[in-house]
Amino acid sequence: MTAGAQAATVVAIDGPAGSGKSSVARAVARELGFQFLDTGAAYRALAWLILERGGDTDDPATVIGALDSLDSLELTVDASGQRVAIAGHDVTEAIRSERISAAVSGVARTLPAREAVNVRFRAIIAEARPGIVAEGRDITTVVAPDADVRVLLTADEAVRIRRRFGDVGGDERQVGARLAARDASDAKVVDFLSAAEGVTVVDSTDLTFDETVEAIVRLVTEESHD
Ligand SMILES: Nc1ncnc2c1ncn2[C@@H]1O[C@H](COP(=O)(O)OP(=O)(O)OP(=O)(O)O)[C@@H](O)[C@H]1O
Ligand SMILES: Nc1ccn([C@@H]2O[C@H](COP(=O)(O)O)[C@@H](O)[C@H]2O)c(=O)n1
Repeated sequence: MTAGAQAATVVAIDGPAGSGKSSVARAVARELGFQFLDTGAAYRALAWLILERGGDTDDPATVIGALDSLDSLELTVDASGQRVAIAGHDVTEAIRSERISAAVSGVARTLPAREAVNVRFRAIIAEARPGIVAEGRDITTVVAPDADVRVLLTADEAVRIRRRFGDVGGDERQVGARLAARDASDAKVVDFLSAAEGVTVVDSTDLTFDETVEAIVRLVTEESHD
C-alpha cells in the first residue's frame, strides 16, 4: 500500500444455508458503500459448468478437470447486483436453480477446487476499495481470517427452512430436507456451525431482516471507531 492510502475494511460472514448470508451481506455492503462478494457463486458456477458438460460433481477428477476453466470465471463485486459468468456463459440466474444447489456440494468437497477458488477470493478482497463484505462458509476461518469484522450469521433451522420455502415454494418438507442435506454435506469440509475465536455470532432467528442488517452494520461501525 502506498503511504497515506486507506486500507480496505473487510467484513467476513459465514453461516449455514438460508441463514441470510447473501441477502443480508449485500444489504450491509450497500449501506456501507462497500463491494460484495458471494463466494458460493464460484462453487455454483463450477457445478453449472460440470453439469452443462454432462459431468458428475461427485467425481473429484471431473471437478479437478473443470478447474481449467476457472480463469474464465467472471464474478463482479457490485453490491447492487452480482453478475456471474463462466466459459463465456452468463450463469447469474442459472446457478440459483435447485439442480445446482443439489450438485454444488460435490465441488465444495474437492479440496483442489477450494484452494483454487480461495486464491481468486483473496485476490478480489485484496483489491477491494473502500471495503468489501464477503460471505460463504469459510471466510472467517480460511479465506480472510484477518478480516476486520468476522460474523457467524445463524438462525434456527426451522426458521431458515421457512424463509427458504417463502423464496422457492413447492413442498416445505422437501425444501427442508434439501437444505438440511446440503448443510450436512458442506459441514464435512468446513465448520460454519460454530464460531471460531474472535467471530461474533449474529442469530437472526428473532430478528427482522432490517434488524439483522443493522446488527452487522453496527459491528463494522464500532470496529472502525476502535
Ligand atoms: N432476519 C431475517 N428475517 C426475515 N427474513 C430473512 C432474514 N434474513 C434473511 N431473510 C430471508 O431469508 C431468505 C434466505 O436468505 P439468503 O438466500 O440470503 O440465505 P443464504 O444464507 O445466502 O442461503 P444459501 O447459503 O442457501 O444461499 C431470503 O428470502 C432472505 O430475504
Ligand atoms: N465459502 C464457501 C461458499 C460456498 N460453498 C459451497 O457452495 C455452495 C453454495 O453456496 P451458497 O452460499 O450460494 O448457498 C454451498 O452449499 C457450499 O457447498 C463453500 O463450500 N464455501
